[in-house]
Amino acid sequence: MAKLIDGKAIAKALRASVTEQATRLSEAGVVPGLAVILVGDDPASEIYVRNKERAASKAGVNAQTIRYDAETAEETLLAKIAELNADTSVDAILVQSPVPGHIDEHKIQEAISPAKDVDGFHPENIGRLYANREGYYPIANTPRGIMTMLAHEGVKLAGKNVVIIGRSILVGRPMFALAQAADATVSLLHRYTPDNLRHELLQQADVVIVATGVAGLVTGADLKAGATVIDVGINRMADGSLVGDVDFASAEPVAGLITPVPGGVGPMTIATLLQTTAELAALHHGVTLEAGWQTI
Ligand SMILES: NC(=O)C1=CN([C@@H]2O[C@H](COP(=O)(O)OP(=O)(O)OC[C@H]3O[C@@H](n4cnc5c(N)ncnc54)[C@H](OP(=O)(O)O)[C@@H]3O)[C@@H](O)[C@H]2O)C=CC1
Ligand SMILES: Nc1nc(=O)c2c([nH]1)NC[C@@H]1CN(c3ccc(C(=O)N[C@@H](CCC(=O)O)C(=O)O)cc3)C=[N+]21
Ligand SMILES: [Mg+2]
Repeated sequence: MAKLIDGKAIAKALRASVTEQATRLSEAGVVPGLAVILVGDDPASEIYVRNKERAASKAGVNAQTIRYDAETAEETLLAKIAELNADTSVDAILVQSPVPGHIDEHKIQEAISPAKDVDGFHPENIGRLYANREGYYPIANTPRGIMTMLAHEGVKLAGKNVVIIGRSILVGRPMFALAQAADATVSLLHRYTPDNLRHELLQQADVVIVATGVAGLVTGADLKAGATVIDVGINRMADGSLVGDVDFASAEPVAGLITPVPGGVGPMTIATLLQTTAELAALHHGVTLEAGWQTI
């Protein structure tokens, strides 16, 4: 049976380190500020936003959630973003995705100051990541949290065969860039990857990262024995239960290491969001933090 990666426990330790950093910052008169914008009343987003608020206040991060109804005009959001860009008490800005269809998501992503772009969605930050630039810039928190998790478990990516399924700007694409920067050979699969090709690539994969929103897409029969399996998917079943994109029951006996859902990647995303917020605050206020958990 695979060893379970306890994302909840690793996230707890990471949040403790962020709390220490927030204490260090407060000694310098700085409170890390995070603004979350939520447009519409997507029930899943509501859960994440509530989790973020709770975790932020416990870690000493001042989080504010700004709610808009689903019909809100694009210019109203752009005006709020301009206001937050200029507000020195705000270090990090996150617009919860998805946004309603009448709003141009790319315009929103480019409106957020690259220095406050805690999701790493601004083309400037994406460009830095893809070019593997040195120096500090924000990187999407889910893939960054996965890198932290792998480092914590002693999983090295150099020379490994990594398969990522899903190519969103939130997860798959930045994960591709990070794994490649860590000297893995990386395949990025998506909707148009034929099933047989997906199966063949998975058979050879040392590390598998799945982020599609398709419950049960990857099964134990797809996996190489001993593979590390990272399940990003969050799927709410009819009975109210939460499952990932990996069929856990069949995958667990084959995998070497596997993340559960819930309790795997999700808590790491939130802890990493707080970590990035504290780092941006330190940068904006000229405070030097100890490297701590910063592996990337
Ligand atoms: N645990 C966490 O912290 C987080 C969890 N999530 C969850 O992860 C999942 C993915 O999120 P996100 O990346 O935002 O989703 P998106 O819907 O933006 O992207 C899904 C990706 O999966 C691909 N895909 C869809 N169906 C298939 C299929 N049958 N075979 C192969 N690839 C497929 C799509 O391909 P194509 O590009 O061709 O359309 C697309 O690239 C969701 O369940 C989401 O809730 C997301 C963020 C954080
Ligand atoms: N701009 C933006 N940035 C994001 O990072 C972003 C986003 N939009 N839109 C939605 C996705 C999804 N996401 C999750 C965060 C936490 C959990 C999480 O805490 N999960 C827990 C429990 C979840 C539950 O109980 O529902 C777990 O997996 O154990 C899940 C998913 C961030 N996202
Ligand atoms: Mg501040």
